[in-house]
Amino acid sequence: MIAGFFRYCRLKWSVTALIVPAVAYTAAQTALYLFGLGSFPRFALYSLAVAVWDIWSVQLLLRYLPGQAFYGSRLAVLVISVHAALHTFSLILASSDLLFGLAKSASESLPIYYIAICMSLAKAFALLAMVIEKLINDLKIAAEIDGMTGLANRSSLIDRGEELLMRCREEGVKFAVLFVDIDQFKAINDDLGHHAGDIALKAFASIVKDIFDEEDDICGRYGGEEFVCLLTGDSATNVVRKSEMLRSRLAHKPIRIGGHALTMTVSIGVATDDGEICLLRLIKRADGALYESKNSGRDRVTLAV
Ligand SMILES: Nc1nc2c(ncn2[C@@H]2O[C@H](COP(=O)(O)OP(=O)(O)OP(=O)(O)O)[C@@H](O)[C@H]2O)c(=O)[nH]1
Repeated sequence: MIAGFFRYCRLKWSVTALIVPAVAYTAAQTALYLFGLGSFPRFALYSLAVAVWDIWSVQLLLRYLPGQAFYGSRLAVLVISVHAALHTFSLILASSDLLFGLAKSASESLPIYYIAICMSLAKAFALLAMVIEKLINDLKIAAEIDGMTGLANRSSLIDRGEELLMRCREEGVKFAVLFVDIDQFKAINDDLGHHAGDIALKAFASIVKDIFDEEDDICGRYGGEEFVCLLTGDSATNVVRKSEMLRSRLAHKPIRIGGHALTMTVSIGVATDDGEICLLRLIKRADGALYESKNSGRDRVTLAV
């Protein structure tokens, strides 16, 4: 919501920029509480200010609903809307009293304001819950994703891969491992610099995402310039065909880095599931096939037998 507030006002996000409106809002609220209690029109003014602020907050929340805080943001929208409704209700009461000259003592409206204080606390808890939910989900994503390429990192690839292998075996679905290594990557770093190497890794990852179906297959970064893809439902011939597709796409479509056209080649090892060995041993088998691809001249695919 705070990010939404700053984007809405086209302000640059910073802690000091946040402090000014937060202090102004808290000071105004405190002043109204302290000096407004005995004064009837000030109650109405206070309710009006809170209702406007709440409605604005709700529309900001709805516009910038953070996907990683699904439940927290909806709870916050609900609580803030109830808070706004309560203040709108007391505003209507106050206005009708003013209109008909039936101004009652402020103490008669106090129960509504006690409820409003409880709602303010609920609002704070809902916003806190939203922030915590987002942080937890951000941490979960950061723990599973390789920051450079956006693919799964090694530990999440193995965790998810083991589950996938078990599921495929139970359902009788074919399963294969592709071990992909970019050829002579050190030379790319040495010739064009590490930054260019990073760009090449990202470009490679986006081609991998293009070629393999992200819903059923899992692709991840296994090490520096080594990647592993776990494919389901494909025969050995199909897996080799898909591997060839990746290899030839890279070999025939140079990646543009600055003004430079870089052609990358990859060596690939493929191992298909025989229903007996665990995922790590299957990956090792694919690594053995990759080693053969490297030894026989690179830029090729080898199927482990
Ligand atoms: N830019 C960049 N380079 C990386 C990263 N991770 C690993 N590397 C580099 O990748 C290179 C890997 O080199 P080698 O293991 O010798 O392999 P290679 O040069 O690809 O040679 P072959 O595998 O035999 O074809 C090293 O120079 C690492 O510094 C990274 O995240 N970014």
